[in-house]
Amino acid sequence: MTEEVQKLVNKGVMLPLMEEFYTIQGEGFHKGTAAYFIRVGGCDVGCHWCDVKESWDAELHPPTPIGQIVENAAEYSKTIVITGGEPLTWNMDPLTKMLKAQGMQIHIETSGAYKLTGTWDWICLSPKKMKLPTEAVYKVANELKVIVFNKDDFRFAEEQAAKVNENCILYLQPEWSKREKMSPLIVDYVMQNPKWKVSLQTHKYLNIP
Ligand SMILES: C[S@@+](CC[C@H](N)C(=O)[O-])C[C@H]1O[C@@H](n2cnc3c(N)ncnc32)[C@H](O)[C@@H]1O
Ligand SMILES: Nc1nc2[nH]cc(C(=O)O)c2c(=O)[nH]1
Ligand code: SF4
Ligand SMILES: [Mg+2]
Repeated sequence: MTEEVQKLVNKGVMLPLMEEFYTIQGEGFHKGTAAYFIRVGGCDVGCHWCDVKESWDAELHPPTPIGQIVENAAEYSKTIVITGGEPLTWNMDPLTKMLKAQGMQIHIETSGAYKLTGTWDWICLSPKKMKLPTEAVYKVANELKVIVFNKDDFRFAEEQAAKVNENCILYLQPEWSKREKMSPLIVDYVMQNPKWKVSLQTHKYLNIP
């Protein structure tokens, strides 16, 4: 990457783009809704069960002008999901400003581990034990989606729920490889603690991206 490109990436005017695809939001509050996904490369949170490890190394994904990203998105949908990698690795102000100017509804999937930038219509916060969210993101998250890999994640979920704002919707989502073991425990937990709801990765059951 040239120094010039690196500068533009640092400003969020170019972003390492891994993939873009039009699909159905599979998870959380907006599951079932058609949306255009923009997957930005780069993440150093390091979840051992991450289902997109190919996203981690930003250098593997071409720095792409945000104008080009927005132009592609506009052809498909008014609902845009920015995911990654960890999108908050980068300054999301320029991209979200440009999407908003096109009248888009913009959602983010984030661990919240880095500074909250960008203007969002919906924030899905999926906190990770290794790198906890910033205080700022707890205040504005619209949904909290805790991944349940083992029993300790119920404790972690309650700890995180105590930190979010009172309007935040609470979800427990089984880690995909542990779904057979953890889903029944999640079902029992939600019946015992009905402030929580179940979230499944429904796109994986539907065999869509
Ligand atoms: C790949 S991450 C990218 C966005 C951001 N880095 C984050 O973790 O929120 C998108 C969503 O998938 C969830 N996820 C990742 N791997 C998963 C797995 N193996 N099983 C269930 N959910 C998973 C994450 O917790 C997050 O909610
Ligand atoms: N269909 C679909 N829904 C999703 N919701 C969150 C996803 C993500 O990887 O951020 C995702 C994804 O990868 N595909
Ligand atoms: S924070 Fe998100 S992208 Fe990063 S390793 Fe964890 S699940 Fe994967
Ligand atoms: Mg995914």
